[in-house]
Amino acid sequence: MNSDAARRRLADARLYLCTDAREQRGDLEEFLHAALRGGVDVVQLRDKTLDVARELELQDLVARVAAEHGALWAVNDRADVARLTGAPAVHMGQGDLPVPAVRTLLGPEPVLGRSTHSAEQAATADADDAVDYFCVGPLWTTPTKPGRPAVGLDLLRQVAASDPRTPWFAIGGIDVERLEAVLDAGARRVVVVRAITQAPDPERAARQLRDRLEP
Ligand SMILES: Cc1ncc(COP(=O)(O)OP(=O)(O)O)c(N)n1
Ligand SMILES: Cc1ncsc1CCOP(=O)(O)O
Ligand SMILES: [Mg+2]
Repeated sequence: MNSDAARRRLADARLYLCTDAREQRGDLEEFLHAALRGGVDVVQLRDKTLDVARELELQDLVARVAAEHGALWAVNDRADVARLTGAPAVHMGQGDLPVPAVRTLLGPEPVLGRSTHSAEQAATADADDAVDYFCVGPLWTTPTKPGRPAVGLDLLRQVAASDPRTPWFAIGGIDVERLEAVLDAGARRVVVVRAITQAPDPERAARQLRDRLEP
């Protein structure tokens, strides 16, 4: 996927999945196919337990499966892995490489996403031409990101009211029951982990979320 296609895919994206490698279950490929059939638009392998050689192997698998479904895929945290795999997107948190450093290493092509946890960080990300999307959260405390305090729906309302020019996603503790409140607060795009990774039927779980998001 070239960078224009990646940015077009991002513009349409509503449902973003971060998944662990499912090494204990050994079903990453099958799981990804199911989630993507269910309507996931963007997929990211987010697994802090992987050594870099295994991550490189698995990123190739993610790239191949995402391509079969026309989905965008993103590397988390590591510009070296993004460079080596030619990833169309990369995600960096506030504690990861700063945006100019990512662009120095990777150039203008990859879609670059940024985590934000306050109105100031969201405004900074929105004003930065080098940032393609940003995420706001965690809305609720979540075992998937221990130690990171909840920002709450009020921050989401505040960000939505600022009418960002940059695509942005809500993240953290979102599931199908909470989705309505997230949409009411003004988000149009969401990132989930457990709502799909821990679902007994990942395809159905993804579809339930995607059907409630705008086309
Ligand atoms: C799409 C997306 N949004 C947010 C994050 C979180 O990034 P970060 O704050 O750097 O935390 P870690 O994921 O690195 O633990 C993300 N990875 N992806
Ligand atoms: C990576 C990350 N960053 C903020 S919240 C979060 C994890 C969200 O996981 P879940 O959807 O399982 O609550
Ligand atoms: Mg990070």
